[in-house]
Amino acid sequence: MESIVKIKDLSKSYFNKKALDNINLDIEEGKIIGILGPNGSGKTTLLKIISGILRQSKGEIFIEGQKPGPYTKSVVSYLPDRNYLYKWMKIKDAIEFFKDFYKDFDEKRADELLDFMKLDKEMKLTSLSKGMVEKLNLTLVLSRKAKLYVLDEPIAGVDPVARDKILDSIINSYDENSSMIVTTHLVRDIEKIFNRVIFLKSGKIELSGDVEELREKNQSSIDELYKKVFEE
Ligand SMILES: Nc1ncnc2c1ncn2[C@@H]1O[C@H](COP(=O)(O)OP(=O)(O)OP(=O)(O)O)[C@@H](O)[C@H]1O
Repeated sequence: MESIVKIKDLSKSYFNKKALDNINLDIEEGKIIGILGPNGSGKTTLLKIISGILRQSKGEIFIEGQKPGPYTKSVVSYLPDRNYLYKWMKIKDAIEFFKDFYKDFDEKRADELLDFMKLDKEMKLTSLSKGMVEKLNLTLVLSRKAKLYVLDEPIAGVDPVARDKILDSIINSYDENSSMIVTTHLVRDIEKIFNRVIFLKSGKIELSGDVEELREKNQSSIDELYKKVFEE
């Protein structure tokens, strides 16, 4: 199977702080990968490098065989962990903004997702709750026909019932030729969608593997395994 992401001996330092330490990683087509780790373990830094927003200090990264740049940005759909839309916008303006910006934006898919998320196009962004903002951001990011979706803490602010529905929509809205990388602290809620997980500890890969194999080998859920690995 073809690799969408290839990372070789990659490190990232902020001044004298090492945020990522010699990461090696291959992500194949058609997979959903969970990047799991405590606060400050380097998850967001890794996602930003994959999305072409930050540059590594050492090592190499290839997305579909290319170094991060305009091409890779055009095939990677990134959901940052901070809001990046303008306050004056209504939901329909945010949709237009994305449509203008990304050639691969699928308006029909956006309409379906908005409906599913129970969001009205006339709503002002300033009137949305935190969970509703997350749902909108997810709608925007998943409405692109991207090769790689990169989601940083996608549903932390969404209530548990809606969470399950949104996870289903995430699974349904990506196809076999694309892959998805998701960071989360909500391991128990989200582990069902992962094919593979990577545990990051102080910028290093502590453990990585196929979810089914890890569950079988350790006779535990990924959530239980996570707690074991990160117990002080
Ligand atoms: N702009 C920055 N300048 C300096 N240090 C930074 C910067 N961004 C992150 N760091 C440091 O790099 C390390 C990794 O941070 P990162 O945000 O990647 O972690 P994370 O796993 O995403 O954390 P969280 O789960 O809390 O979001 C942390 O020690 C953090 O303090």
